[in-house]
Amino acid sequence: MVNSDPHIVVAGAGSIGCFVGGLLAASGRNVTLLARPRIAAEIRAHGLTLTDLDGMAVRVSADAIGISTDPAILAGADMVLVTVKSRDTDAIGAVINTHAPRSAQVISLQNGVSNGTALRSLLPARDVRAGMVPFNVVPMGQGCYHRAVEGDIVIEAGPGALGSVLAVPGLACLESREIENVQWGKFLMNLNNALNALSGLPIKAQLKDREWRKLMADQWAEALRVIHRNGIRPVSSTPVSVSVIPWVLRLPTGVFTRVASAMLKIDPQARTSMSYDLMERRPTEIAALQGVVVEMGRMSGIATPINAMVMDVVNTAELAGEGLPNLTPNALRRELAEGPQA
Ligand SMILES: NC(=O)C1=CN([C@@H]2O[C@H](COP(=O)(O)OP(=O)(O)OC[C@H]3O[C@@H](n4cnc5c(N)ncnc54)[C@H](OP(=O)(O)O)[C@@H]3O)[C@@H](O)[C@H]2O)C=CC1
Ligand SMILES: CC(C)(CO)C(=O)C(=O)O
Repeated sequence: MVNSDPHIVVAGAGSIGCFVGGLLAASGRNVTLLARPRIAAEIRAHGLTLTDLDGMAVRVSADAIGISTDPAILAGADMVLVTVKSRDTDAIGAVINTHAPRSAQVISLQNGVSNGTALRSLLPARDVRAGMVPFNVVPMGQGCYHRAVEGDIVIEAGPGALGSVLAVPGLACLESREIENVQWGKFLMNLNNALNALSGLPIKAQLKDREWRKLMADQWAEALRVIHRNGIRPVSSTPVSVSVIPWVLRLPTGVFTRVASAMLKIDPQARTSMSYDLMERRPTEIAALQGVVVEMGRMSGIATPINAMVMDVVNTAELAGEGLPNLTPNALRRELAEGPQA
């Protein structure tokens, strides 16, 4: 049975949670953002402004959306959208388990391939769905969130037509019976989060540099070998198959730019979520991305020197706590040649 007016609680409202929750509220859904005090204060002061690269501009006043810093708000949830970073999945899972009714459906809108499984084991006997958010959201300040990469949300198919609850003007949501392969396709894209953060550049500027693209291609091909060896068949989140992407990335810049613009629209200001983590001196999701490739490679007896090097450099940048390190692709190639993993 579809509840026609479910109370949707966004657990961990940051960039993705405020954008998705805001668009749902703008279309009349009953939404509460469970947020940290700094984000709750910002939205209470400014409301939400949601924009995108196609000129969308949606205003949500502070009284048109619930805002709370108290996890007890989950007691009234019919549906919970999990939008915390992967490092906080266990903690938010425990909070949901304590406060949300057993009947509440839980949907993970996170990157990585294991958050759905982690939530399922923390929340046994509940309807937990994995999801995939293809687009990037830039936090602009004063309650403004800008979607800077195109694409439709995909969630795991199941009873209750949950996709139709989340599909509102400005937000498409599809359901898939092969969500794991969809997530693996996005996972491969997300391996660039680290390179982008290490470069200190917006994604578009980083991808204009053929040396960054070659490094991304090598990293992608290395990861794909490990993923295929484990019998996984990732579904591409672009019109180009995951096996062809390294070839596309290695094209000369002029040709690449023409092919890429037909594949995916990206706003010049978009930066990956890992860039914001380093900028704001927060731990990154590297363990859920390159860390997974390195571990799977180790288990399968396949060397993963590029993913291991990138993980080491990100861990070092995290520890240094000095923001974006502004490295060059050559500096990373030198690390690869000199590092312990060579
Ligand atoms: N940003 C993007 O463009 C994209 C992000 N994603 C994925 O979506 C997920 C969310 O990313 P994003 O929105 O960028 O992350 P953000 O860091 O912007 O938002 C997560 C928010 O949750 C808060 N939080 C953590 N634990 C709790 C808690 N127990 N109670 C209340 N709030 C909590 C965090 O606060 P604090 O920082 O203080 O802990 C933070 O404000 C990640 O898996 C990311 O990889 C996917 C596609 C694009
Ligand atoms: C940029 C994007 C959409 C793809 O890497 C992303 O998922 C992120 O910023 O985490």
